[in-house]
Amino acid sequence: MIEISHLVKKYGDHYAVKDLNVRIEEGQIYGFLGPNGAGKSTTMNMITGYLAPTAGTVKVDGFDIVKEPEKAKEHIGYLPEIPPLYSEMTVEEYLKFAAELKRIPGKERAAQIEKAIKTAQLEDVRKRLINNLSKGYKQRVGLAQAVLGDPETIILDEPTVGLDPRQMIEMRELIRSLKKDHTIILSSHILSEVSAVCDQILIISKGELVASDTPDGLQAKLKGAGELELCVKGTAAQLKTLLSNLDGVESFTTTEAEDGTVLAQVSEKADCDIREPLFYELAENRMPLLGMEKKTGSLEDIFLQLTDKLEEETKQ
Ligand SMILES: Nc1ncnc2c1ncn2[C@@H]1O[C@H](COP(=O)(O)OP(=O)(O)OP(=O)(O)O)[C@@H](O)[C@H]1O
Repeated sequence: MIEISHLVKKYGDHYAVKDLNVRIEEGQIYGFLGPNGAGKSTTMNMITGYLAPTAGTVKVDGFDIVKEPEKAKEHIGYLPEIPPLYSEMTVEEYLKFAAELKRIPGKERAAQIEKAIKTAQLEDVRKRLINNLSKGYKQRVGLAQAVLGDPETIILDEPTVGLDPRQMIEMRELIRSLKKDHTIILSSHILSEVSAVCDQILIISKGELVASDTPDGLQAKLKGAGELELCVKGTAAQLKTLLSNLDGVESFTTTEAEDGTVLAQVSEKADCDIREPLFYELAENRMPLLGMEKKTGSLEDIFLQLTDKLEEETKQ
């Protein structure tokens, strides 16, 4: 388990990470999602002890990453955005070297290396020079290094960046397969990737956590805040009066058609579902409802909404 409490990283006056509080539970895949510059790499680097926080703490299975770095690091495997591979070594040589650096006891090393090679599916290229491997295989070598020593938590910074679509799919499958033995934290700016692979999504924007939920939960949260498309018999003026007085309406636009109907786009306030009261209100005002369609927000919308909201707030 990883506990991130009031974590802050400042560069001069600029907050790269601002008061981050997250609890990472075992056996799940967590995705840090955010646009470029949101603070994902900075957070990963602080969790893994590569960067000292300005304030706050990270505890890995109870060990403070700053005060007891060696003990804490035993519990995490890290694949940075640019894995530090030695291109003139073969895959096996590199993993031997990484096992020594990780201080895996001599008698366990060979077995651990075999396990890592198997997990990252590197059997076919184990004797090849890293320099001659494709980007996809290089990334897998980085992953093998991260799983060496069987740490409880594996942290992957943008693990599919620069991979072609096929390599991306293979990498995602590999990550999913790690879940049975490890807790995974990965960062990505690709929403579809995070929603396809992760159990929990943490949306980070301008160094702040703006949402934390399951992919379904995030979608459900904003269910009420969708858009309604209406087609009503009556005039735009009548409908405007009615919508203006209805609770839960955030904003609307109306367009009067020549056939005596009026079309409207209605935005609902968050956590509101106005369909029922709207139906009865229209009936009471003798305005027949000819059509009503609810457009729920996609995860893409939610992401944009949350990150844009913060952008606007910081501009004010
Ligand atoms: N060494 C540094 N000195 C000054 N500012 C920095 C430094 N490292 C990062 N930053 C700033 O901190 C913020 C967060 O950067 P970070 O690299 O963590 O974002 P990110 O979400 O990982 O983005 P990306 O996907 O582009 O890597 C950015 O505004 C960045 O410019």
